[in-house]
Amino acid sequence: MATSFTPQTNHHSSPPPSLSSNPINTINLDPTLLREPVENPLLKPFYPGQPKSLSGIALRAFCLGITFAVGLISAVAILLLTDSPIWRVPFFLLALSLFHFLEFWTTAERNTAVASIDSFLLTANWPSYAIAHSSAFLECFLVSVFFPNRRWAPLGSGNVLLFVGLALVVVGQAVRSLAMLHAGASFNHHIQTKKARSHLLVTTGIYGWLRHPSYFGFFYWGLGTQLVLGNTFCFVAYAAVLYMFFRDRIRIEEHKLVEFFGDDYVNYRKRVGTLIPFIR
Ligand SMILES: C[S@@+](CC[C@H](N)C(=O)[O-])C[C@H]1O[C@@H](n2cnc3c(N)ncnc32)[C@H](O)[C@@H]1O
Repeated sequence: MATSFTPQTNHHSSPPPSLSSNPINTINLDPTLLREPVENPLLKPFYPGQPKSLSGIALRAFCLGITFAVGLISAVAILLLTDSPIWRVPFFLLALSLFHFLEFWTTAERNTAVASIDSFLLTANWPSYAIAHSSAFLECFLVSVFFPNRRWAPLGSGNVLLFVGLALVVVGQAVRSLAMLHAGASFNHHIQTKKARSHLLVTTGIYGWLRHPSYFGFFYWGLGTQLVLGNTFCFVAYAAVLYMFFRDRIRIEEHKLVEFFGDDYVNYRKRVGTLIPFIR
């Protein structure tokens, strides 16, 4: 519960009238914040160099914001001023920076206790994740520069594929972020092997439509980015790698969920599908 805190000096037991009479000097503070940092579970992790380092979090958010802006301005400028397909490269930059920012933001918003530098997911599955995205940038860049008119577009479907890709990126991102917001404290970037007291089975909202909405979102977001980039090789590689990754992860995750929630999860699994191909 918030309490009223008025600043005091060492020499006065009560603040000078000029200070206390000014409402600006009355700060609402949570009483737990007045305890010693070592005793305070909220403050304890916030030391420099720790995963919860606030400066580290601020720095990453700042860099992602700059990257997003550079991506957006460059993509729009190239689209307006040239007819080069290379606008797709900064588009990927903006989609990626938005994705990583939202990973942290949704965690901080609904699962604050576990929000840390790792919540940006910038170094998860290192180095395969970085290799996948670097390959996507490279394929798009090389094709745009050397074969600008040679994208794979069966039956002249180039623009259709582009718009399908854009729709997948938007829907995939929205479904993933909504899933994280809806699951709240039950959502964790790492598969939980022990059930926390705060871990409740979520079967409503977007979880009533999809059994693994955040995986559904990432799967289609990933494929969508490759359609927008016009990448043939990376589209196939992303589809194969993402499918195998989520198939294995879901198998392990559901084994644990059955252990945690028993028949409730078994019945939920029977009722709700994943809508990821070949994963029932
Ligand atoms: C990265 S989250 C992914 C959640 C879910 N698979 C999804 O795609 O939205 C992984 C954690 O979510 C938990 N989880 C998965 N499905 C859940 C559900 N329906 N209710 C509660 N927790 C769930 C798992 O125990 C795991 O620790």
